Parts: sequence; C-alpha cells; structure tokens
Amino acid sequence: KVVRIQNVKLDGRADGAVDSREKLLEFCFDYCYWSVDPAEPHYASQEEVFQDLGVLVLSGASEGYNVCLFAYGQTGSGKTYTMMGTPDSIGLTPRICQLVVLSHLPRSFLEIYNERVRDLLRGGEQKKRASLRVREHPEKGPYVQDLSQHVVSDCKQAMHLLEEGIANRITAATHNHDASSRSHAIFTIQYTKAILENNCPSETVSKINLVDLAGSERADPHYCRDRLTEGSNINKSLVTLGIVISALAQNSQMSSSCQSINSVASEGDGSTVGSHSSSLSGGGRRHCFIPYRDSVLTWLLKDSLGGNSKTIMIATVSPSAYSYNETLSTLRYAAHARNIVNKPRVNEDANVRLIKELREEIDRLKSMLLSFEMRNPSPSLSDERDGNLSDIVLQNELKVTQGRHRWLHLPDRFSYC
Ligand SMILES: Nc1ncnc2c1ncn2[C@@H]1O[C@H](COP(=O)(O)OP(=O)(O)OP(=O)(O)O)[C@@H](O)[C@H]1O
Repeated sequence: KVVRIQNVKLDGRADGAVDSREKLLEFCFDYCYWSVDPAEPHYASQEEVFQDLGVLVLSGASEGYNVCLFAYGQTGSGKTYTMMGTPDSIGLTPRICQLVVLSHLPRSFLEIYNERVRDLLRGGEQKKRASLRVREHPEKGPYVQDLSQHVVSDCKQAMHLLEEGIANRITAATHNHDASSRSHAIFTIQYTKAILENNCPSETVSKINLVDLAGSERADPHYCRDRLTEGSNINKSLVTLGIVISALAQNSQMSSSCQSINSVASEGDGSTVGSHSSSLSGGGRRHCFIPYRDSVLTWLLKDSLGGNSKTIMIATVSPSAYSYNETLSTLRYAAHARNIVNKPRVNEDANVRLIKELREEIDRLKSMLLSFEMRNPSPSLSDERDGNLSDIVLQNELKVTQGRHRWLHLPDRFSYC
C-alpha cells in the first residue's frame, strides 16, 4: 500500500522553482488506513485495524512467537486511540486482551516515565509511585524486577484491569493535546500454549508486548519545569529509539546485500562461502553498534526491536497540513523500521523439547533394531547388539515417562490451547 504526502506550501510557487518530487512524496507500507471521517467510503474502523493487525498478533503468539505491536507518532495523532481506544470505540489492546481471557494468562502493565519504570497495576499509593529496577536474564533478556502479574477469569475483569492501568498513567495538557500521554506504556501478556499431541506434550511460552509510546513534540520554553523535564526525557528515548531503528535497518540491509554477494560468489566459482562475520559485512563495512542501553524503552524492547520477535509498528499521522513536517518525519521513521529483519523463533519449553527429542531418538533406535534383526536372523549373532540397543530404548522411554509425568504435574500447569 502507498501513502502519498503533499507539501501544500509549495503549491503557490512557480513550477520551475519546485522539483515535482518535493511536492509529492510516496512511502510504501504493508497496510495504510484513513480514519478521519466515518462517513467516507474508505474509512477504516477499529474493527478493520483489529482484523488486520490484532489477528496477526494473536496468531503469532498462538504459534509460539513473541509478538510486539507499538504505536509511534506525533502528539495527538491517535496512538492511544489506536492502542486503547475510547469507551465507544475500543482499540487493539482491549480487543486482544478480551480474546485471550479464557486462557488465564498472566498480564502486566508498566509505564516508563522520566526514564523510570512504574507498575501501573500495583495497589497502594506508595507502591504505585515506586520505581522498579530493570535487570537482565542471561537467556530471557531484560526484564522488570518485582513487576506485578495478574490473572483474570472473565472479560469484565480483563477490562477492569486495563482501565485501572490507563487511569494510573501520567497524562498532562500540552499545546496540541489536552490529555497527552507523558509516559510510554507497555502492556504484556505471557502467552503459554500447552497441549497433549498424540500423547506427547507440546508447550510454547511467548510474550505479547503492546506499546503505546508517549507523543513526540518540540520543546516549548513557556512550559513549566515538570513538562520540560518530561518532554526532554520523552524526546531522549524517542531519539534513541530512532537511532536503534536506523542502526538495525542498516545492519539488516548490510546482511541481506552480503548474503546476495555470497550467493553470487558461490554460484560463480563453485566454492562454498561460509556465513559472514557478525561484525564485518560485504566490502569490509562494519555492522553498527546498537545502543539499546541508552534508554529504558529501547533496553526493555531490545528483543522486540531487533531479535526474537514478530514486530508490528503502527505510525500515526495527523491529516492536518500544519503537521506536514512531523508527518514526514514519522513516515521516514516508519520507512526505516520496515527495513529491519528480525529473527523470530518458536519458543518451545526446554523440558518439552527434550521429551520430543528423546521420542525421536527412540523411534530411530527402534527402526535400527528392527533392521538389524532382519539382517541377522540368528539369535546368537544379534543378541549382544540387540541387548545394547534395547537397553538404550528402555532408558529413553523411562526418561520420557518421567519427563511427561513432571510436566503434567507442575503446579502451574494449565491445559489450554
Ligand atoms: N481515528 C480517530 N477517530 C476518532 N478520534 C480520534 C482518532 N484518532 C485520534 N482521535 C482522538 O484525538 C485525540 C488525540 O488522540 P490520542 O490521545 O490517541 O493521541 P496520542 O497520539 O496518543 O497523543 P499523545 O502522544 O499526546 O498521548 C483523542 O481525543 C482521540 O480520541
């Protein structure tokens, strides 16, 4: 889909003075929506956006992938409207939240305000204001220590939880928007899918991150000190996000051009070219360093931005001609992000993976045993080898039974799909 943006200020100038490319710029995206006037025939409703993007989020998580959906754009351009919605027109987060309610999945809701993390679902005034530490797990990556997790059992509870978090979020009046979000909000659902398939356990554990970013706005010296500090922290994290996105996009492009160089080389001389180094790419150019740690936002979203996640970026723009520069910058930001190639993988539970591998090994050994018996019908010849293989099969079957038993009796085991 193509978005066209026209600079109406250039319309009055003599034709020769303006390059036609400057007047009309085009950007390609996977989806484009126009939701200014519901009376227009091509108006995109919240339901339409959910059917395209929300369904992608749910199907990705149900396949075992981490999924992240984040809204970026100028202040007042519709990020919160898209992610949360209004009581009459609910947005992506409550729609996704309601659909996964039956699965008793734990959820958390945090905000990053002035580079500090706050729990939006923690009772008690003091606890609400306390800032939480971001730590790093060697395998799972960055996480927030002591963030409260909540399980709901029906849609009403799910909506109540979400509303509580939204109400706790910090908003303030700015020039463009009288209830502007002054923090980045991250709503997370830990998505576990556990089933028994042909008597063999199958379990994936993934994460859905739904992110409503604070609005970008130019600093105004007339604002009070709090507003200026907030604004500079919002800008700092959004600038870092921009740098991270550009660096990731550049690295992804370098990797793909390097891969095509490699494939041309291997086709040309018949030699096998090994995978390229992680820091050096085609033409000897170095991969960029990704400054995730420069802001709490990029640090927490490290995997979502450039790692094990299927990530969707929604860029919201204003239809007003006054916002031309902001709109152009948002579209450029989004165009950069579109070049990033992530490496999502199915997050299978380690114990379940082991059980599967043992089962495959048993099947392989059994077929070896069978073919050995067919080739050596005399019992005296095959006895010793036969005995060894049978022992291994028996040991593996025992491990599988023990593993399955442990898996089925874990205290937090739910059987849902
Ligand atoms: N597509 C839309 N249809 C109807 N109302 C909309 C739409 N987009 C935004 N709005 C309304 O415009 C106002 C500003 O939108 P919203 O709060 O979503 O902006 P924002 O980008 O989140 O701003 P900030 O970054 O300052 O928090 C809200 O009252 C919202 O309900």
